[in-house]
Amino acid sequence: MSNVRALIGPSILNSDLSRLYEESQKLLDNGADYLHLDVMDGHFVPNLTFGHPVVKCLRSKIKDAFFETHMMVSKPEQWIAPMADAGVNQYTFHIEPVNNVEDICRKIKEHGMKVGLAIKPGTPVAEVEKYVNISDMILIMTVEPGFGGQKFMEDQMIKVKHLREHYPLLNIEVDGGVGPSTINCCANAGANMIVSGTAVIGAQDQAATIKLLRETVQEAIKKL
Ligand SMILES: O=C(CO)[C@H](O)[C@H](O)COP(=O)(O)O
Ligand SMILES: [Fe+2]
Repeated sequence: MSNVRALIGPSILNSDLSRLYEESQKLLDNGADYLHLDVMDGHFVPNLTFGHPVVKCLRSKIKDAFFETHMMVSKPEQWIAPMADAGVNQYTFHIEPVNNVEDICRKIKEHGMKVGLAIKPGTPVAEVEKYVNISDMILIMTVEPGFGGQKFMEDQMIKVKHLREHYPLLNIEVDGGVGPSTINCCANAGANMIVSGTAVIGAQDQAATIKLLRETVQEAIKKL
């Protein structure tokens, strides 16, 4: 795993979204490696957040940070061009509603973005494993997508372990209920990209929490 890096990407989902720029900048100042932006369409998941116009406004104020959009949408192909135009670096979409995953991956790359592939807790890892070679990252959801602040699903670690065993250099992300009390589990299973929403946003000391998450993953990477 020599080339796999521990990266912490806070989710701003449960922050004060009327202060999206300030909250995002604060996370970056406190050591976030990237921002995980949760996009929901009210169809793939029973919730709504924001879309490319908001991401574009955020990008106009934050020039340098790496933006990942977590696309919890039924038609991921529809938002590739607008998200690229908004300045997104990585377009992570769920494979469940999609007929032709390869096609969407190709379009995302043509638009200059990295590709992330996400699966819900009920989706077998084999469903996404077949696309490992055409993606930049696999996201194993550790809650049902749709809402922040849910309980971490430890049973999803078997998928992370499987991927890490077979793909030592793969970027593996976990998302949902991840924080200081669950990071050991994720790190030991082999996750190296950590999304954390409520635990970071609500922390007394954001910088210390982000540091703890990163150091825990770094330690696990050394052992693996
Ligand atoms: O994709 C998501 C929900 O669908 C969020 O990224 C995730 O829930 C992060 O928030 P928290 O750490 O509070 O669970
Ligand atoms: Fe997310």
